[in-house]
Amino acid sequence: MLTAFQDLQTGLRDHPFLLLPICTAIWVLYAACRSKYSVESLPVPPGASWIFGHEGEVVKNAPGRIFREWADKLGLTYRIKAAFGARDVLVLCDPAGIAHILQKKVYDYHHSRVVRPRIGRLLGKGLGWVEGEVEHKRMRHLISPSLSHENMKEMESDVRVAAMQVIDNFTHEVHASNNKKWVNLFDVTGKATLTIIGRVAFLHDFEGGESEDARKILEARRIGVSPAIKSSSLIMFMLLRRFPILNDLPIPALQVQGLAREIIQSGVAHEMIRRNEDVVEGVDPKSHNDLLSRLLIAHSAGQISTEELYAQISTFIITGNETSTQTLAFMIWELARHPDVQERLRKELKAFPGEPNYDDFQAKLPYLDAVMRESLRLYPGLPYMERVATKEDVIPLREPVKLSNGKVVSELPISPGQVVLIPILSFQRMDSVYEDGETFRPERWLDGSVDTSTRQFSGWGHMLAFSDGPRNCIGTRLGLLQMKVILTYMMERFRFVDTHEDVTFKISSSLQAWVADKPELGPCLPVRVELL
Ligand code: HEM
Repeated sequence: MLTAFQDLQTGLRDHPFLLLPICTAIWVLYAACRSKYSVESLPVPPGASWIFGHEGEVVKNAPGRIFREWADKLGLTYRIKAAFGARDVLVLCDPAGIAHILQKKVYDYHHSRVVRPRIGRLLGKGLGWVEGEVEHKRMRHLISPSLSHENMKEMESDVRVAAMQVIDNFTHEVHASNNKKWVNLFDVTGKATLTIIGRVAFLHDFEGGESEDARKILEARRIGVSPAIKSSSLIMFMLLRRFPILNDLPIPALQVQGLAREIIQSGVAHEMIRRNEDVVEGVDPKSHNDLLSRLLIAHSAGQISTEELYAQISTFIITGNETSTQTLAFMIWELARHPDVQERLRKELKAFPGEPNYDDFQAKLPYLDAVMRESLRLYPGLPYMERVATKEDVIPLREPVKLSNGKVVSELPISPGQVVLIPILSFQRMDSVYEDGETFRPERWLDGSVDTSTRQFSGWGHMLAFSDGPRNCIGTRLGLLQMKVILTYMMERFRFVDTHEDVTFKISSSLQAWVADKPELGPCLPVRVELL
């Protein structure tokens, strides 16, 4: 080998003109290998910065907007330049391609090197973090029965009691404010969803969000998402794609993401476990279907480690609270901005005889359902999903794409390590799918105007708000039930009025909102509330 190299060196010294054909041959060989994977030949938006690639544009613009503009110009499948010279990112808005990844090849596409460490920090190494078919199915199998359709019916009265704890407190506050209270909706919805997940999944009373534990957890989440409005933090988040090692360093903007998990794991989780230890004494696991009991029984039988027990507790307290808090707040905010929709919803709920039960919520309140769908369409709790291919694959496309060599393809070969970004928020607002994609118009779900092409997704509402396939949201039923119960009670007692303040949106793993000239408030979605 060494001799061949020396011969080549001597040959090149004696005949330097050979350099050109050799380099050309190497380049052709390299290009042939790369061209097997077509991501490099996909359309790319103009104007990438050489430091931030296109990612600077992504964080500068309102969440989701720029991906939609690029899709309008380039089609449903394109690539963007990543920050700091990391490999180009494949942006996928094509329903067939997304369905392929989420439904068919879900275990070949892991959460990316940026996302997975963040999930570990935020939630713990539980169901949302685990990768690999065997381990994921094991965890899912353990937890699913506690969130089943049947169990949901049994939980219903607990959901009501917990929701009422918060709404009664809130009624007093509005009353004390002379019936014209300015409210940050996240405060109220956060207390309500935390109290519900505590009661139905962990047999724990968060006292309407007023207990010391509850206050600490809610404050920790507020602090955890706050770096999303600082430019320095945004640059740091961009650096993570190129230098994942930063995940292991004590960087404050990253550490605060884990505050709520730490508070739960070192505090309230101990108390929950201690108080319910007797559950495991000689019981039939089938007779205890709440989440905490299932976890404790599995732990005492040696099926899960102590580390996993704590990780699942923090995972479910935070996921049970976070996304529903955001969605519910955005929904009420839109109702305040659309008094006609609010009145129509109130009228439907008032006309319902008695109190709707779980089955009634599924089928007998169509306008409530439409409001819910429209809110989850415009404000999906998780605005982007990011996966990385672990194996070679070929992604099928519904809409063919023209490559830089002029070829039009409807299949995209992918190499391992390719990052795929699915911009849920952008996809769910595209005019090509929803006509007037940016408009809050619940009626679209009742008048048949929603494009049936979205039916490629098998998930709730044929949308991606709860994701799709084997890793879809395991808490969908509870999320929907709690939001419907809370909203029903709120419509009965309060009128929500727009404050016309300038609200801006940012992404901090979930979709967050700030009042533009009041950043000191932290995440905030303001409305004025009047008692009816
Ligand atoms: C409006 C409410 C909710 C929304 C919009 C929502 C959305 C989502 C989405 C998009 C995913 C997929 C994440 C990914 O693959 O990267 C997910 C997964 C998950 N969600 Fe939800 N969620 C909601 C409520 C809940 C609730 C109430 C719980 C707990 C009771 C929960 C627990 C989870 C868990 C544990 C996962 C990971 C599932 C897995 O990987 O197998 N979510 N959720």
